[in-house]
Amino acid sequence: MSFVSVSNVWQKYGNRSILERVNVEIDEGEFISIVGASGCGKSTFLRMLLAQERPHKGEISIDGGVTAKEPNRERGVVFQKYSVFPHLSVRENLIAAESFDTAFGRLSGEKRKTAAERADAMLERIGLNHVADQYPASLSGGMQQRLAIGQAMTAKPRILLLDEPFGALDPGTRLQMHDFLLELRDETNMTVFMVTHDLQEGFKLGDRVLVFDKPRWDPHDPGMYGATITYDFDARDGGIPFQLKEDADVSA
Ligand SMILES: Nc1ncnc2c1ncn2[C@@H]1O[C@H](COP(=O)(O)OP(=O)(O)OP(=O)(O)O)[C@@H](O)[C@H]1O
Repeated sequence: MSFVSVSNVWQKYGNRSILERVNVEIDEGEFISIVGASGCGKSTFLRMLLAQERPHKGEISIDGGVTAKEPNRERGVVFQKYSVFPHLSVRENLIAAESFDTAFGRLSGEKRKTAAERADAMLERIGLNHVADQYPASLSGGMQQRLAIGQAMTAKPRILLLDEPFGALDPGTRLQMHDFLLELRDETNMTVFMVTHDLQEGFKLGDRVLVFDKPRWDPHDPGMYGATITYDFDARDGGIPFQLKEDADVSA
């Protein structure tokens, strides 16, 4: 049985259809890249996976369970907007990510010490150890984004949801974060859903690339029909989509 099962999911806001007939089965540990035109419902799909909102129709089941009614710590997310706590230092932001599931959100004694050590190891990996005691407002946009990624990864969710996580990063840092994400995923067997506008990135990191698009379009009423998954590419073979592999076979 698949780990994440999305069956005939529809979503609409008011009378505007956003998504329709979305069906997909995902195995545990798969890395799913999601691409599609702006506004076609990719973030909406992530929010439904996170159980931040319920589908208008259809079911999303995770590990055989029924659709969750609210977010739980099995899932994590890097929001498009920075999701760090402004009143906590960089190090405290990472420690906080470990304490989400404790009563009152606090860690004490030995647990806090271990969490602080892990936070320092994470700071090293995301290249923010030199600003550990600063507050997020004093960091550049890219640094804040790295902190948000580190925070989501610290929580080590079974499912990691990333919404354009590397958008604000310079090319060098982006490549570093790619390596880091792949290492972390190998260590934890996390299932990852990542929305990106960069196709190359989608194919490089993903095992599969899902394309969201509207198969039906009413020019008089753009909100009439929703988007669905129109392509499901296997990206494991060096990131070559099926069509190109077929072309190569024909010309060989
Ligand atoms: N809570 C909401 N209420 C009403 N409309 C919404 C709501 N959330 C999203 N929308 C609309 O639904 C559509 C899909 O939004 P969504 O953010 O999922 O698209 P997206 O594919 O992630 O876009 P982008 O690539 O630009 O981030 C948009 O037209 C958006 O304005």
